[in-house]
Amino acid sequence: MSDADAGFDFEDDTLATPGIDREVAEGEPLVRVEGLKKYFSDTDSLFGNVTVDDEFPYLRRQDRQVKAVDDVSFDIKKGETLGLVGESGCGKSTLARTVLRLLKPTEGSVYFKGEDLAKLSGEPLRRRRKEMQMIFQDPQSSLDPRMKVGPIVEEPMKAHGMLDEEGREARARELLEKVGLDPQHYNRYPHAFSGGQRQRVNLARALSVNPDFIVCDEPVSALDVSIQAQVLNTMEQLQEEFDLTYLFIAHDLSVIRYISDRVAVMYLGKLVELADKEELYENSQHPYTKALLDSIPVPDPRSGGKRGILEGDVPSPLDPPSGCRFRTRCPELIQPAEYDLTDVEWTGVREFTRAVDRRTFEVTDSSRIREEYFEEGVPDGDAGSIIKEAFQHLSAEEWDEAGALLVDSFAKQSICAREEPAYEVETEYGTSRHYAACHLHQEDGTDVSDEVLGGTDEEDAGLGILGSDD
Ligand SMILES: Nc1ncnc2c1ncn2[C@@H]1O[C@H](COP(=O)(O)OP(=O)(O)OP(=O)(O)O)[C@@H](O)[C@H]1O
Repeated sequence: MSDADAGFDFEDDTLATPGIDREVAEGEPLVRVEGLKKYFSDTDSLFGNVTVDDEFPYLRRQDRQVKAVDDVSFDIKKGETLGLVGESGCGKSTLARTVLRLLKPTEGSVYFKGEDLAKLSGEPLRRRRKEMQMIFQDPQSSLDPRMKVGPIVEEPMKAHGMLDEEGREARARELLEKVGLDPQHYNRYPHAFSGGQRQRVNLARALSVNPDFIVCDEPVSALDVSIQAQVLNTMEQLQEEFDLTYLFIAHDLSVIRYISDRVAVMYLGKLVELADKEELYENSQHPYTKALLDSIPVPDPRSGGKRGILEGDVPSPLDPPSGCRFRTRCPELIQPAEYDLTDVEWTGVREFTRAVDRRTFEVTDSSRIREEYFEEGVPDGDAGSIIKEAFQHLSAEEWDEAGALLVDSFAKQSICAREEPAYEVETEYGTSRHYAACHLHQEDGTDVSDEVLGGTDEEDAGLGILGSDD
């Protein structure tokens, strides 16, 4: 397999040399993201970082950080569309904005044509921005209602000193036509256009400065389904014609499937899976991806809409779970090595632990609870003793004690809580490497944590571990 096919080949350092602006051939990485972190300080909310203490001065400020993007590495090959999918709040927009250097990374690097954007500022950054454009979800609010669409399309050209007035107008008219609008509508205001047409105006504006790379942040989410496909088709045609590379963000897996070549799945600030589109949809390996795919609404109305629902809430990015971040909701949490439970027993223990931790039942009849979670009886040995102790706490209404005992004895002892997973697994479809951050692959996968993840101490975090000179 060639490096270009590899997808997330961080060993190849041809792009890791800062300051080298070389032509990137089709299929080579145009954008490379290494160990990228974006933390927000929690001071944005009024009481977000204030905690109550029982000693004077009673209120204490804590410097807490929202880990919106936390050690993410991947690359985007020239000419491809990388889809980025995940639930609301998982960090997709923050990742996109940090990649474009609209936000300053807390740590890590973003190489664009070999240049580390994290190190740029001022005029060099402004010049680079011309080559990287962004399209947002809401076509309504991203267009100034007081400006006609022609000048809207011309704005970025003007800002970057491209062409003269006449040239800009000619280019704007040409681009309006390219994106499927009538060039005669150059003098119309945004309100005269439908949602889909407004998104086309946004496309024309982004294209005006002749970019190589466009980040599309939920560009069709606000549009009717019937219009979505038309806009997506236009985007594909434009990609071909203008030799564009897309990072395409969506929470809708059907849209991602339609447009992407490869797909990255994000959960709570981390990438959990990355593979060729077909490989990801036909051979997904991360329980989170599987749950997302299972939750795609099924067209058959008799099926009741959704097939599978992700259980539990997404934990706070202020204090994400250790190890695998999905472990608190994962239906395949791995049994700690010190127990020897059957699959049925372990499922009962896992579900009982979560039910107690989330208080999803009332303790009215303890024998019914036993039956529900331990159909075949409470397990023997240490695990059984712990469960019986938890039952005693519950009958005394000591929920916190029961929850802490179960979580500490079972959930936190799992490899899923103790080590961050990063594996490469075998690919069945396509040629790209298949990354799956799940310890279920500790035996059949190759551990790539040195390649993909930063170290555990500050010194090692980010680039250092990837063997770059920086
Ligand atoms: N400026 C900010 N200050 C503090 N926290 C922020 C800021 N911007 C985003 N966050 C937090 O970072 C996390 C990731 O947010 P982000 O908007 O990137 O997610 P998303 O996946 O794009 O969600 P959505 O699909 O709803 O837009 C969220 O917990 C969000 O509250």
